[in-house]
Amino acid sequence: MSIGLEISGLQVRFGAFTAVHELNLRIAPGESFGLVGESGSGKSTVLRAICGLAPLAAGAVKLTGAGELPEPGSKAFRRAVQMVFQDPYGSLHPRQTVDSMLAEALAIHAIGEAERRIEAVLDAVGLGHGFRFRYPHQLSGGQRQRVAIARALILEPKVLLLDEPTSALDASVQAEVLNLLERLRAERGLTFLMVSHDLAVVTHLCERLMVMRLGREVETLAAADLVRQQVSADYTRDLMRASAGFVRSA
Ligand SMILES: Nc1ncnc2c1ncn2[C@@H]1O[C@H](COP(=O)(O)OP(=O)(O)OP(=O)(O)O)[C@@H](O)[C@H]1O
Repeated sequence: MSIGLEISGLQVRFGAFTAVHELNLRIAPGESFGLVGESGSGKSTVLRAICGLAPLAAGAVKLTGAGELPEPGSKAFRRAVQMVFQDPYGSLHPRQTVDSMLAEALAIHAIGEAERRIEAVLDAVGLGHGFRFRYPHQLSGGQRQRVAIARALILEPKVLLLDEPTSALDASVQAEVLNLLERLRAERGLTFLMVSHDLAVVTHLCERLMVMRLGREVETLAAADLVRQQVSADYTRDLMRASAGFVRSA
């Protein structure tokens, strides 16, 4: 069963600087939601705050849906909510094989049947078993991102936090990884919260999105409305103009 995510009054401070101001966000179970905005607007900080990597100065994060739901800060929450980073070269350990990275993720969460799960997850992300004993430098950028997705997926999460998951990739590889993510979401009933500076990527993968600026919400709208250029805020129009190829003239 899918699980949703709710953020209320989220505030994140780094010393005297407030990176995120009282942000509210509700993502339905199984929904794919995007966060867009210029560099420094606080998008990555929101993802990091959700999974406990950035401190909450105020506000709350909770999972929503039927049944018993893991509490933020618990081991079950850290398993249910997985993050995939932009730069798979930076996020994969250079001296660890794909096999040992995946086995380590299972060991941390005391999940058994490593052999079966590792083979199954490599199949799921479209990498054959031949990739199992390779090191990151023996993989292409797209293959590395598939490994990063596999490492998140092997824990059978409910929510994926995707931080610019395809921006380090060539356009054709980017499309393959986006299609993979879309298929995995449909097959597994995953909920996505994706950060991207690329409006074409966000509108391809997400149903709704929030435009952020200087740590605040500018507006939240359906991806289809952004494509139809039905937006309310001037800032969103500026962002559309700045996103190469998204609108030719506005
Ligand atoms: N650990 C930190 N310590 C101090 N300031 C930070 C820290 N992390 C982020 N910031 C600041 O918080 C603000 C928001 O950063 P964040 O990375 O969330 O923006 P972003 O919208 O994801 O940008 P980009 O698209 O460039 O990744 C920036 O001004 C950044 O310098």
